[in-house]
Amino acid sequence: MTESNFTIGFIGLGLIGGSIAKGIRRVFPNYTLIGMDENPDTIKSALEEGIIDSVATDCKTDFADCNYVFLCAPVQYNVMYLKDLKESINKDCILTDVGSVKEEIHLKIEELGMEECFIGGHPMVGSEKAGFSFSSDRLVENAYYFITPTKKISEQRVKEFTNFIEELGALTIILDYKQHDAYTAAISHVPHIIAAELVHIVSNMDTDDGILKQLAAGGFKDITRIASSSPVVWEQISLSNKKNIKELLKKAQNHLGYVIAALDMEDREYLNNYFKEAGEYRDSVPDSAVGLIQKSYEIFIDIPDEPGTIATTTTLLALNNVSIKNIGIIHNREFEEGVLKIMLYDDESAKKATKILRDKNYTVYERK
Ligand SMILES: NC(=O)c1ccc[n+]([C@@H]2O[C@H](COP(=O)([O-])OP(=O)(O)OC[C@H]3O[C@@H](n4cnc5c(N)ncnc54)[C@H](O)[C@@H]3O)[C@@H](O)[C@H]2O)c1
Ligand SMILES: O=C(O)C(=O)C[C@]1(C(=O)O)C=C[C@H](O)C=C1
Repeated sequence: MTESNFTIGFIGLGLIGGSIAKGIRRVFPNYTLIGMDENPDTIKSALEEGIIDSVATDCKTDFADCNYVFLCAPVQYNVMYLKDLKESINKDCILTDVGSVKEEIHLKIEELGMEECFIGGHPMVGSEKAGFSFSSDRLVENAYYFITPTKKISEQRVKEFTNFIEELGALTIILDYKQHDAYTAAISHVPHIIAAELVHIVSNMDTDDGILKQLAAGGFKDITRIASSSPVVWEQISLSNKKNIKELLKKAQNHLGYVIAALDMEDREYLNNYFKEAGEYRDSVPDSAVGLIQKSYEIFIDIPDEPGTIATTTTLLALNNVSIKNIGIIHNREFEEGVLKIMLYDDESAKKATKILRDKNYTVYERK
């Protein structure tokens, strides 16, 4: 599909909407993109950067010519738009969303009788940063992308849509919407609440001059990055998936009770197993979404323990036009000493980076 008359509408052009729109602009430069966002600065940037072609101000009329419409506002605002969109979208339009919770929107779609045009979507990727300025045309590349079709949409439309999402580089997984919400409560929503709670523990204990903030080291920072995520996005996710979230939080409450009891009884065996079992499961979690089903484009480099090594390595790759997707030092059982992990965008870049670095006498490992 390269026609310029293929039109895609967006409601919400923040981190996720902006990233998908930028991805579409990169892969299908001739498509027409129409954007709506409550933030005028976002619309201004999206127009100036050539990501959208025009602005929608009224969703009752302005998406009438769209082939696809993406709902990318906070989850409960997405639901609020459905009634007006029902009036306006054409019969061939596929309506989709990127929301982190699926049941509430599916129930509204059923209530409004819009099941023949709706395919729920949710890219399992993101960041604690919000807004268009943090969006990237490659955000969904190599990421899992949940697809939750309704029971009434045709298989052919689902196939067409999943193909489209895969053209953006994502790895689609079709899932029932209830199952989706149970899974994401565990792997995403409860972790966000617990990260926020950990920050509250420290912030409530901190001194007026912020001594704990100064002293907080890697462990605290690693586990609480996501506590900086958008409050409105997470307020809405929490309420929208409250049943699943509450169930898991109650289990966590019980487990913490056992930990307190083990401390009271100085039960070393319980505590040792508690950490051992958590560590074993954590070590088996793949580093990136692609780990399980597709080769990942990662290389690992031995780095001398001296200042400036990371900068030298990244400069070397940049000078040779190799773009880096992600970079970080990792320590795990595979690389006990710690290595620099560099994630590239594709296989060709990974091979090129390996050669450049080996030519400069770096030790580069490829994943076994
Ligand atoms: N942040 C993540 O990591 C992540 C990952 C996957 C999916 N999601 C989902 O993506 C959606 C958007 O989240 P985000 O992270 O892009 O947030 P964001 O804050 O970066 O973007 C939201 C955008 O929607 C706009 N907006 C807010 N209310 C609006 C309204 N009523 N009408 C029109 N525009 C409105 C905001 O101005 C902003 O540009 C949410 O549904 C969220 O659950 C987020
Ligand atoms: O990496 C992050 O910062 C994220 O929070 C991304 C994350 C997640 O919890 O994994 C956040 C919300 C989602 O809907 C999907 C992905």
